Amino acid sequence: MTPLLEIRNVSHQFGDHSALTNVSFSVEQGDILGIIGRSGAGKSTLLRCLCALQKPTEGEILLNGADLVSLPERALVLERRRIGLVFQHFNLLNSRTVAANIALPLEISGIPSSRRRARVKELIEIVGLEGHENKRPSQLSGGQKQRVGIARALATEPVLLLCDEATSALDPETTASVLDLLAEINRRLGLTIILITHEMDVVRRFARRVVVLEHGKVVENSPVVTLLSDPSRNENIAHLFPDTLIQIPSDQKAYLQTDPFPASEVLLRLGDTAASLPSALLSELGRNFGADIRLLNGGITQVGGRNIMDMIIRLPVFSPEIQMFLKNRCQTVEVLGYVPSDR
Ligand SMILES: Nc1ncnc2c1ncn2[C@@H]1O[C@H](COP(=O)(O)OP(=O)(O)OP(=O)(O)O)[C@@H](O)[C@H]1O
Repeated sequence: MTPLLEIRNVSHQFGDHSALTNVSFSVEQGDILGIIGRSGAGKSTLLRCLCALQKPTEGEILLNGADLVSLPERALVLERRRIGLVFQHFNLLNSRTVAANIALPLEISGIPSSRRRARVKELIEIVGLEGHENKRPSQLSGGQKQRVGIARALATEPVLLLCDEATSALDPETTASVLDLLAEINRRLGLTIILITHEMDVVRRFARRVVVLEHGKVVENSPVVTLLSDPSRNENIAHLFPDTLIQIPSDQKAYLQTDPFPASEVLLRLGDTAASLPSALLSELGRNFGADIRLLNGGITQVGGRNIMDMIIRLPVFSPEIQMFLKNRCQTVEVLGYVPSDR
């Protein structure tokens, strides 16, 4: 299947400074990709190239096969409408109401007012802002403002949502609720999402794949669970994000025991699992052990005819009961990493 977005050998120079060098990766339809890097790594430059606000010095950016770099300006205007943008500081107009902010891209696209009203109503429901339609942005909390920003980005039914540090201005609790909303939008609408961030925690909680940028180059491009479950790769990028990586236990058997293990998140690898989907196993876990258990990330791969499921779950404590439950359902249970409860 052709990827929704394909970045091919993209380089960008500012004078004699290379901001991006030979960047290549692709994004499948319906995926959630995190692009992470330290300050100056090239994230903003890449973002401007991805949303066709800037042409890279070299390379191709194919959206559904159309190269944004070589398209004439008139065609580009139409392609840009297929990419929704969510900003760190929301970029809302306080002179307009919530509903009018969301309607803005529809006005610009020349959608008639009756269709605009119906679409805005739909969008308000998607982002959970019923009752706030007539407020001004200054009357909203940060999280509510970002919901308006997300609704506005969805207005023209984009095929790709690009989020630029969309949670960096928010506190941890609001960050979690905005990430939950984006995950829900990904599930409900099947929308492909790219989230640019400098926070590994956000990637771990939300993205399925991650591209790590360092000095304008891609130094890692893999599923998040693979990155977190491979100690050698983990070490490769540990220096970038020293506080946020899941620690790898030296003897994982020690954690599969009868004592409660003080982890608030665990990265598990389950083998030959009877559950067909991570979400099925998760809802069983939720039903049996409480609502606080959440899947942060997960996916199944086939290795030599066996089903291997890597999943990160958040839980109050990795209790003996949960460990037994998993052992009863899966032939093998490995703890690949964890975040200690006290962090
Ligand atoms: N207009 C410009 N002119 C010259 N150099 C630039 C320009 N914009 C960015 N750069 C340089 O290109 C490199 C990549 O910058 P970029 O803003 O893309 O990084 P970033 O990862 O987004 O950083 P941050 O997280 O701090 O926003 C940096 O070394 C930066 O100094």
